[in-house]
Amino acid sequence: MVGGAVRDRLLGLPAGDRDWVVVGATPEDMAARGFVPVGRDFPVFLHPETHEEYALARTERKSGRGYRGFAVHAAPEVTLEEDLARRDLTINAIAAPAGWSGAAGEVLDPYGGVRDLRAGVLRHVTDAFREDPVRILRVARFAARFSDFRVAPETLELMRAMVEEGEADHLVPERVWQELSRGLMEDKPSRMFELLRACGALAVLLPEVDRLWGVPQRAEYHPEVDTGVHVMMVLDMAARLDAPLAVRFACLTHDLGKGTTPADVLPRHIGHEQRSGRLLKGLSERLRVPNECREMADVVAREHGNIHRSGELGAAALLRLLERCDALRKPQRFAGVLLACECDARGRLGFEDSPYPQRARLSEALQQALAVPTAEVAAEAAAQGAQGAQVGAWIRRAREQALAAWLRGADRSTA
Ligand SMILES: Nc1ccn([C@@H]2O[C@H](COP(=O)(O)OP(=O)(O)OP(=O)(O)O)[C@@H](O)[C@H]2O)c(=O)n1
Ligand SMILES: [Mg+2]
Repeated sequence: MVGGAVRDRLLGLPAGDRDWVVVGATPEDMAARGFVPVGRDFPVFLHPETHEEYALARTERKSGRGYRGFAVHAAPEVTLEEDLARRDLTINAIAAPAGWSGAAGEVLDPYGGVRDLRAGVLRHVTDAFREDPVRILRVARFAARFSDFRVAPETLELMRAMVEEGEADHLVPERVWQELSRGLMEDKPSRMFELLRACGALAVLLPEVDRLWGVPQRAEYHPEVDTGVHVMMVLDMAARLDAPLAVRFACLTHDLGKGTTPADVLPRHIGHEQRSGRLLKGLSERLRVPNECREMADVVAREHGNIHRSGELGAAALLRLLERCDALRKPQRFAGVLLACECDARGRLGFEDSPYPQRARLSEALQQALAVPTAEVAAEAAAQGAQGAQVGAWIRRAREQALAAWLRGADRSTA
């Protein structure tokens, strides 16, 4: 058994997928035992019953640039040590026998993985690390997951050298998104971006995000001042509040427009919401971001300022805000939008534990608007001779009246 299953068990974490390495066998041996081949590029098989992954021990040599340039050598002669040598991190290059008791003494660990696990170090195994540029993203993602681990200086140096040599330029969008989205879901997503920034990969993969560091915001609203720092605080707040992926992606991208604010208007960011929307579109197309994430992020980018200030709005403006967010048709998504806005407000230095009443209030406003009996209003409108779009106008008016009545009630209860 190799990889994450061994690592996580040694850490005392719950078991995930188990991966196996097979030494001394050919693909024909595997097929004869009923294993089903699944690897397109590598000799990997699924166990006929458990469906766990069994890979023939292999070495990989790089034959070209980017993700696809591998020359794979799998043969019965390849040893377990050789297979472990081509893996990414020492903590992922520990092998345990089938039927392992979990004791650290029983593992095969030629590269000091147990020592690094105990010391909390993410360290590459050998120079073979270079052969797969996705590993740059993996290290960053593991840093977000094991947030008390540090990256060995020689590993960061290697990552830097790889980026310098252009290795991050050829990553396929699907792999980038896969790793980014997984890293966003870890406990401390900011660490992933910190590392990608430190090795130069962020400027290549997400220049719109990289640009946010060094951009000031007004200190009275943003005591942390730096926009990059703020966005990282927002992301970590999203993790703290257990937000789903689409919300975390919206947190990452909500302020992209601040990166292109003209220098002469800084530290103010007039109109950044519209610029965020445009930059988000480009980024999402480039990385083929799933629609659910894009749509959530688009609403948050455009409306977060209006949502923060929604306490000042009257009934008509409140209804327009709900409509612009498409909240009446997508209440579930609107709940996510509000959560992202809370993360934005609390992702500021000194505001981490401040209340964000806008969230509960707008969610209540939406309930009020949704409670309007549209069928009854439409029937009443028709009875009065309204047709087509006029019926819609009746419904809007009824919703606005419902919001106005609710606002009056809310005023009385706070007075
Ligand atoms: N680009 C990669 C991907 C995987 N591996 C190796 O393959 C193992 C299994 O990969 P994967 O399941 O993707 O990662 P895990 O380490 O198991 O982590 P997770 O908990 O995220 O599954 C890793 O531990 C590592 O040894 C690698 O060296 N380089
Ligand atoms: Mg795994």
